Amino acid sequence: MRKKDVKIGLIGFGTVGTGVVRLVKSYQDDLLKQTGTTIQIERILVKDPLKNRPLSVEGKRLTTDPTAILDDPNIDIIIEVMGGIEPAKSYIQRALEKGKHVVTANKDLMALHGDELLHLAEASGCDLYYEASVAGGVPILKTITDGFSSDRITKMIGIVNGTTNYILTKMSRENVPFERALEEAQSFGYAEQDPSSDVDGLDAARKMAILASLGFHTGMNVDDVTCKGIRNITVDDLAYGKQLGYTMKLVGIAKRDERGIEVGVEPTFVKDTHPLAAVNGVYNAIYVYGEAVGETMFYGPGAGELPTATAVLSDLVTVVKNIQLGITGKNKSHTYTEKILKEDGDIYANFFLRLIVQDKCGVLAKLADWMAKEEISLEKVFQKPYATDKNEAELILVTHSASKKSIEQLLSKLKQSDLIHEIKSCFRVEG
Ligand SMILES: NC(=O)C1=CN([C@@H]2O[C@H](COP(=O)(O)OP(=O)(O)OC[C@H]3O[C@@H](n4cnc5c(N)ncnc54)[C@H](OP(=O)(O)O)[C@@H]3O)[C@@H](O)[C@H]2O)C=CC1
Ligand SMILES: N[C@@H](CC=O)C(=O)O
Repeated sequence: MRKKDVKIGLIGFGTVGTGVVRLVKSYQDDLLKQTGTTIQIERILVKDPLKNRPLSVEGKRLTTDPTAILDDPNIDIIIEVMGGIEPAKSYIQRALEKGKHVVTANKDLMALHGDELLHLAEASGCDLYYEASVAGGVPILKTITDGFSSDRITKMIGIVNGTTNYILTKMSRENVPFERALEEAQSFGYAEQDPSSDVDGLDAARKMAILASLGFHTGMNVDDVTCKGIRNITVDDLAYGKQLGYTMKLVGIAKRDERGIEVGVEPTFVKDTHPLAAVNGVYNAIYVYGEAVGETMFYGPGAGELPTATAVLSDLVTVVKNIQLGITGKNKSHTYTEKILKEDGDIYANFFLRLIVQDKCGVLAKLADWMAKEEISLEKVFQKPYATDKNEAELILVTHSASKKSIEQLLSKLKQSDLIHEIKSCFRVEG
């Protein structure tokens, strides 16, 4: 039977929760026309009911008691925008067990326990949607599950963390120091409660695990994703990149071929001609390569109140439509690809190396010899004087495609040599 009024329990009233309340209020008419029901936010769970909030709601709607939402039989759908693993996981489990549908923006939880929760949702005949968990306002999950259902995705390269993209853009365009750029990202509500998960790449790794699971139809865990953050990037690295026609991005790369699957997040030099190089500030983009369609790219704000709330609301509309049609509990993804993770010897890329070396005859020849032994060939090299009093030079090298394993073996040889005084940086180059 079609419902005339759908009641929501909102868990969390911070950046995203505030956006959800604003949009439900201002789009009530559109929501009614699309779904045939009014949508009411019945109760809102918060930690501190006395906190000053940018948006006021009637006092009685706020609660600190989760059972006031989870055990209320009038509430049809839970929107979880609180974040973290616990108690969010227990709340979602309880909601599903009670027959409530769930929409969440929680990538930490979905990357770690998504499979278990999706099974529970299916068993309970409930919907569980999580579009906002990847790339904020970019509707990428629906795109890869529905839009690409007739194709075979072999590669996804994503700028999926707004905070780090904001920081890198500020550092490279305006020379703003790292710490100040991070503070700005926090003030806009882009960063996680603990921003080290943004800066150290974990947030992007969680999103890439979700994307790879859906895009490759396999069960990827966050532990399957290699992960490096942007903490050690210097303004000098960015400047050398610029000189070579590269832009630094924190990029998630998911690829599959006949040897298996690789998924990793790391600071990467993207060639300026690649469409991802033009994605700046809090914007995210996911480049998706489908065997049949070829290259595609999806772009938009990756964080922030209203962009993220649009993704939550679009899931909400889907759930309400499913309720009206009596087809809830059927959105579990299909996993039929065997998860074979590639070894480092099977992962190929071009690499950028910045070395401080002894400035004397034969160093370059020795380096070329070590590289040849690892089957690494050079695409570009240039040298600059470094500390002339110590007779040092700075060498910038870009390799042709080489395996990650051979680069790691080369780096360990360089570390042992007296000719190489310091390995300043080593980045993947994409594009
Ligand atoms: N911010 C963004 O741009 C994006 C965020 N997300 C995800 O959305 C979720 C929410 O993020 P965001 O809105 O930024 O987070 P905030 O920190 O701004 O808000 C969290 C909200 O949850 C409430 N809360 C936290 N812990 C508890 C608890 N134990 N019991 C009851 N209430 C609690 C807080 O209450 P109180 O207000 O009283 O402190 C607050 O209202 C996270 O999973 C995040 O990763 C996804 C995409 C983008
Ligand atoms: N902290 C995240 C928020 C959205 O997922 C980001 O910066 O992208």
